[in-house]
Amino acid sequence: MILMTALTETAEKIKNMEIRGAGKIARSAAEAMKEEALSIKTKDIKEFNRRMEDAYNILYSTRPTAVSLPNALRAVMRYKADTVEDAKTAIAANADAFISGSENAVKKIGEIGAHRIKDGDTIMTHCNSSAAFAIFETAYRQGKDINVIATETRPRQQGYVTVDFLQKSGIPTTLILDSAVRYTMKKVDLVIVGADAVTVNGSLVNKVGTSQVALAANEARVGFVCAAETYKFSPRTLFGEMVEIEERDPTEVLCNELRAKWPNLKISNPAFDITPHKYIDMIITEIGAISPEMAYWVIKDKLGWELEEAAEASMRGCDDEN
Ligand SMILES: O=C(COP(=O)(O)O)[C@H](O)[C@H](O)COP(=O)(O)O
Repeated sequence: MILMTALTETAEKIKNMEIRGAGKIARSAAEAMKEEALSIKTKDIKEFNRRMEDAYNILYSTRPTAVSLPNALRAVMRYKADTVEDAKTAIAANADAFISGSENAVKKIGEIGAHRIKDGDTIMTHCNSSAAFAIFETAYRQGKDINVIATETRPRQQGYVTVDFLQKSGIPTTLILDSAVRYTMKKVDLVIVGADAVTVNGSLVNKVGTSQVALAANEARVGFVCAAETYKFSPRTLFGEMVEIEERDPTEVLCNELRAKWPNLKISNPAFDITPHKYIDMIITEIGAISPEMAYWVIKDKLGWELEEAAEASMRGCDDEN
């Protein structure tokens, strides 16, 4: 029997999606690393470092696509200390800095993104993104009369979470089926979605279906905007790596009863898809509204990554924020 600690509990919640959304996953992982560090009793720094590496690996293996998770873990683990006390202080400070930096980034994205919204706009969103929501909420608080169309987002219905946020904020909301995206696009002025990862060529990895929304927007000449904190940019893609697309359990798509009825049926359940950069008009980050082509600059200059480091991290199996 595995003993449940605060860290394994967080890992379990990320796996089963009680904690979900790239930003929240990253912040919860940073908090769990801090709690783990503070709870370790040993005075032996080697033993402490080993236990922190174990904690890193447990959280790292929970979900593979959101780059914010390894970026948060690396940010917390960036410490050099000779004593356990110093290591604990550094880890706690790193975690706190990551969490407040992340919260401020979402707020800033809200402020920058709200400039893109005009009074009377109808905006479509897909899945549930706190960065996209920050834009809607800021625009609405500024007195803009907006209507947000939220997709249901099968199979986990994250659209219901979006609808719940919007309704609680008083923002006029319309819920549609995923299959109604193209039909509905003619009523839409702008699409705004979040990000699980942005690759070096500016392509977007987000909830499966995002690329179909982007295609429909492109066909209808509707602007497509992505809201992404800079820690969603993937340094390892600088080295030519692909972002792994999570394949989730078939039971999310079809219940066990029907699966038993069709025992030879194969089910594919990719949780994310890739929207090529040519369908993205703008990425709103906390450092400004940029074109997808600037992703290379964000990774290299803002995050400070060189090709050699990306290659090294690729071998270690991690991304990094700075
Ligand atoms: O695709 C999802 C969530 O997928 P899941 O529900 O599978 O985690 C969100 O659009 C991004 O994570 C961005 O969210 P945020 O802006 O909140 O970081």
